Amino acid sequence: MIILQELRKRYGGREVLSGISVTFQTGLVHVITGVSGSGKTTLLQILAGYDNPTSGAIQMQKPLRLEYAPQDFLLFSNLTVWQHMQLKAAARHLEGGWYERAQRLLADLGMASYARSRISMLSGGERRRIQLALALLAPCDVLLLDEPTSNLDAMASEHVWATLAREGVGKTMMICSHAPVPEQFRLVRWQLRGGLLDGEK
Ligand SMILES: Nc1ncnc2c1ncn2[C@@H]1O[C@H](COP(=O)(O)OP(=O)(O)OP(=O)(O)O)[C@@H](O)[C@H]1O
Repeated sequence: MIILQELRKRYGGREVLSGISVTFQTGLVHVITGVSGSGKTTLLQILAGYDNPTSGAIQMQKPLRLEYAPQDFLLFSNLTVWQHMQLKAAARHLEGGWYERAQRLLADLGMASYARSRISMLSGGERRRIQLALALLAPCDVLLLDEPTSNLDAMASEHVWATLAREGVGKTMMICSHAPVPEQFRLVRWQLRGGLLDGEK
């Protein structure tokens, strides 16, 4: 369970999050929608620990391992896909055997033949899938995914949802997405509006 208490975020004079108090139940897929600029990315970044709220608190019942796939690409253009996997494995202290998992993730996401490609050679949709493979490489409890299927065609999107359906078992997911999220997940829908987060009525 992740509990937000009166979470606020201001940028200069502008309040983007206006005192959000909600509970995200574990093991469910929380889909967060809202118009462009409503604060979806801001909320995910605060949950991921990439940014601080202006005030308010985030409570977790126990320490949770979070992985974040941001909307903007946090990738090194001169490194290859496989070098990114190696960096991630080192950062998360993954034991031997992670490379089979990395290979499988790349294959599942339709990216097996790109392991030796430099990031600079990849399209936006290909980078999106690498970002996702990196988020999925290490074990985690919570997946924070910002627009996981943006820049993707229908087939690549299907690869992503199928991979998330398999890899996400037992995990809590928070997904910001302008594209529909398939009904196969146990979905909870939220809408960010006027700085507040409403559950779907
Ligand atoms: N670092 C920042 N400094 C100042 N303003 C910011 C900063 N980051 C975001 N904002 C502003 O906060 C608001 C919310 O941005 P955010 O990226 O969270 O929206 P979003 O709902 O994810 O939008 P989109 O659907 O377009 O990705 C926007 O008006 C944006 O300009």
